[in-house]
Amino acid sequence: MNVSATELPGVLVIEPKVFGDERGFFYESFNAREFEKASGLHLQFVQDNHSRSQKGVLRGLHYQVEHAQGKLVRVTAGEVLDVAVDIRRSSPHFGKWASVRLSAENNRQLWIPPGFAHGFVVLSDYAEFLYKTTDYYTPSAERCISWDDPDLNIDWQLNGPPTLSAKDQNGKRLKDADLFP
Ligand SMILES: Cc1cn([C@H]2C[C@H](O)[C@@H](COP(=O)(O)OP(=O)(O)O[C@H]3O[C@@H](C)C(=O)[C@@H](O)[C@H]3O)O2)c(=O)[nH]c1=O
Repeated sequence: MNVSATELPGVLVIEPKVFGDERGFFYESFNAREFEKASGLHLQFVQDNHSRSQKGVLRGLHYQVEHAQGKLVRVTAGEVLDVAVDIRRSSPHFGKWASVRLSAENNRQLWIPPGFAHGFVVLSDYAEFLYKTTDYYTPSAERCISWDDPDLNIDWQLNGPPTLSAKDQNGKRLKDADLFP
């Protein structure tokens, strides 16, 4: 497993060791001991999620004001552009974002710590998106920042308008958002 930094401190790219042979491949998609050794993080995940989306679907930017979730995300079919935004008011990187392409081909994972908003857009015909979270889904604490907030100015690498849920069409700008206590 290889762990590398992104331009956003705390957000990490994880590349598992993939064993390919004539049958296909095998890799450990998560190993707590190896993850801790490589990242220095001792994490306890409580939920595994899986979503499937068509090309051009954008989900985000999501976070929870209570029970903030750290997320270890990956793609097992297709390709997405995954985006993390630092929304901790006290952070020197407040409002800064990092993006990484995750695909079934590159097997990359992204670690997004609690305190960040998260979203992704599907670049392939469809994508299967899997992630582990460090806290439980808490609908009352769920918030959404607008994917196209001009203060963030995220380059989603899109050619046309994305497909959004009703919730994601009503995201707030970061400057108006309800952030962590
Ligand atoms: C996220 C989530 C949703 N749900 C339900 C609620 C709803 O009826 C349905 C779809 O929910 P959503 O529209 O919120 O799903 P989605 O837009 O995929 O939400 C996810 O987006 C990405 C970017 C994240 O970072 C995740 O943390 C999560 O917020 O699934 C759960 O039961 N548990 C969960 O953990």
